[in-house]
Amino acid sequence: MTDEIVLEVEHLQTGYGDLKVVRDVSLTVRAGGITVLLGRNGAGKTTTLRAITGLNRTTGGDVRYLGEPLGDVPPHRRVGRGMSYVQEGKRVFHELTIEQNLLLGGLSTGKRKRALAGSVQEIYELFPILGDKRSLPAASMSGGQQQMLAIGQALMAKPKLLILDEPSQGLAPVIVKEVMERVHALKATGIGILLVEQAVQDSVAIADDVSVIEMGRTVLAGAADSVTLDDLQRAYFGGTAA
Ligand SMILES: Nc1ncnc2c1ncn2[C@@H]1O[C@H](COP(=O)(O)OP(=O)(O)OP(=O)(O)O)[C@@H](O)[C@H]1O
Repeated sequence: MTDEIVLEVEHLQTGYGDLKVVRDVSLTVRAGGITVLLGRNGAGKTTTLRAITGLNRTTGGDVRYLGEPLGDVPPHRRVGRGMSYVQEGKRVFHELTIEQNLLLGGLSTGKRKRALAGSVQEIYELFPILGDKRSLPAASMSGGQQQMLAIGQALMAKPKLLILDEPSQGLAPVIVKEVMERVHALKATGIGILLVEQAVQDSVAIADDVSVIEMGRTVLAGAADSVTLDDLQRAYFGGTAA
């Protein structure tokens, strides 16, 4: 991890129409670092991600990306500036091969297929199972492998910030660990990762920074190695500010 800040969210407020869901959320993501965003169901994690990616309007506070305030920059421009978002329950194209799925992920870069071949090779180095199965339809892969493919697709756009919403959803515990290990390995590429998770222990184990939100407010934030299980439990069930 470096000191370079990729994303800085300060006192974010957002919601749906008149419904205020996120009232005061702050977090930081550094280059080569993983920030995990935790919180109970309905706490406002996905809504926070939607504001960061421009899908929801920010009604208060600041979102700064690569040092610049994003204001009303529309979602596609954020993608163009290197923000990749793998939404919760992201599905891959089942009938297409693994390689075709990856190539589709690279389309937003505007590069031709031949130029994308190098990027595909890089994904195979990060996720060897995808290389082994490159010619098979995505439907032939397990849930965990499909999740890796969804992440691989997002990486094809060469993002500076990768946002992952619950990649562990619906996966068996042993597969969750594998997906987390792969996400951890991505740090070496130097990108910043913002990870929303329900798998608390597995995600905190790979995180550099942790942020817990409750009812749309940050109730705990700090370096992952300074946050104890007790702190997390208090933040989840006590809701005390830190
Ligand atoms: N499209 C929407 N319109 C209105 N309210 C919404 C919408 N999407 C979510 N909400 C509400 O916003 C609140 C926060 O939802 P959000 O999905 O951000 O929570 P979350 O922390 O990501 O939860 P989960 O872990 O269950 O995904 C919930 O009360 C939810 O009902």
